[in-house]
Amino acid sequence: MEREKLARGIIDTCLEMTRLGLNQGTAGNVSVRYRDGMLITPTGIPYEKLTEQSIVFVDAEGRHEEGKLPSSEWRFHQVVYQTRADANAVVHNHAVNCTAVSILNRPIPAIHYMIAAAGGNSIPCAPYATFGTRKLSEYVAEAIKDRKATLLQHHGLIACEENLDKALWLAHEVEVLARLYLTTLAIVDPVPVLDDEEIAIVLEKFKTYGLRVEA
Ligand SMILES: C[C@H](O)[C@@H](O)[C@@H](O)C(=O)COP(=O)(O)O
Ligand SMILES: [Zn+2]
Repeated sequence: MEREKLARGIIDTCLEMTRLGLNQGTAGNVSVRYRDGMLITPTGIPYEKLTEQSIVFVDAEGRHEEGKLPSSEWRFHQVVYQTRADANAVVHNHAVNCTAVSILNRPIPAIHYMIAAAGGNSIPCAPYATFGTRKLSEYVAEAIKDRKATLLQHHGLIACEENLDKALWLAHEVEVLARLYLTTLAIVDPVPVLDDEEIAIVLEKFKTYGLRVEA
């Protein structure tokens, strides 16, 4: 797909992320894999102000085009593409329920079979490191290697998928799971979970189930 179309897709994803209540202010960022690097949102610019020309190309060495500043989190977007060959889009946000679970420093366990949408029986929680740092990207690399989503301790969520629509869909799904987890945690801790055998069955069924209808 050509650059302008991908850039439009990034902006639409950002705006939809806000419309869904998954983000606020200039928090969050979105990227797509492009050539040997990625196209990514600029740092610190409100989504409503973005144009296709605002989206920044960052190459495989982390060099960005002149005159534009990429998201402060370009490093963790880069490690997601390096770690997961199946990822072509990455969404990061500070969704309230995901962030609340991340403050508890817990993974989301298998409280609902939809946990398998992220590729396994839990959504991990990557340890805290300052935003934008290499350390944070190292923690993300470890957390994301066998999952399509991870919480970031005291920070938020990252979700990746084969395209932007699916990455946003997954980010929303994880926020629903986080909300379910917090709701049940208020009543009982530990919350009962599905066993690994059941999650393996669901993972198998998801291979052929239309998680979302393609347009
Ligand atoms: C301080 C930043 O908001 C940080 O939380 C970062 O992770 C973020 O979400 C947005 O940063 P950018 O505007 O640099 O993408
Ligand atoms: Zn953030």
